[in-house]
Amino acid sequence: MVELSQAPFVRLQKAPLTFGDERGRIEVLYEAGDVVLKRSRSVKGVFRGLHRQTAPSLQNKIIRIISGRIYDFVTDPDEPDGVIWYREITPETGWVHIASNLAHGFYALEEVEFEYFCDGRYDEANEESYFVADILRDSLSLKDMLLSAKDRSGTPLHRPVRHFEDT
Ligand SMILES: Cc1cn([C@H]2C[C@H](O)[C@@H](COP(=O)(O)OP(=O)(O)O[C@H]3O[C@@H](C)C(=O)[C@@H](O)[C@H]3O)O2)c(=O)[nH]c1=O
Repeated sequence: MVELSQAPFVRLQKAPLTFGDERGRIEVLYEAGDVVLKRSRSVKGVFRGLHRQTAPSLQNKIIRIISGRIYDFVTDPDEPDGVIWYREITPETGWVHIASNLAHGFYALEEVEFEYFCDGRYDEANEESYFVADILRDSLSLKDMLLSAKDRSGTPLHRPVRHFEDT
């Protein structure tokens, strides 16, 4: 029998770190230096965001939906005449890149499993949170928005909401 000094395959089904609240849960599946793979589950109506990390903890995100549907939102808070862009993302959309200068968030149109790879470690001390829920509720007729206490007390950001047409 061959002696193994380490397992040749390690399944990441059991997350080493899990955070749960009334919105659902977050699992940190893998973390090594500045590279993090996470998955979150949200019940229908949850809104997470808008979040952005600032220097020295900039964070590019590569996101996808495993199951369910979301409206995804981004905006550059530094643009004086900026807009909040949104688009629907489903499992068929595939992976989507969110640049580090953008504040990002999503609304769960139904129960969703959201997976994201972060190029840049989590740093709560350098995280900005922007409150846009009222604008989104009015612009897109969203109902039953469930936010964390942190997101409810984010910096209010007032700007137009525009649909992004994929080409
Ligand atoms: C995201 C994250 C959270 N946490 C902890 C902090 C807190 O106790 C708990 C919940 O954190 P949050 O409320 O910030 O989780 P959440 O609202 O899901 O935050 C996420 O929102 C979406 C829109 C993004 O773009 C992500 O980058 C991330 O900011 O999990 C970590 O330890 N590491 C992490 O990477």
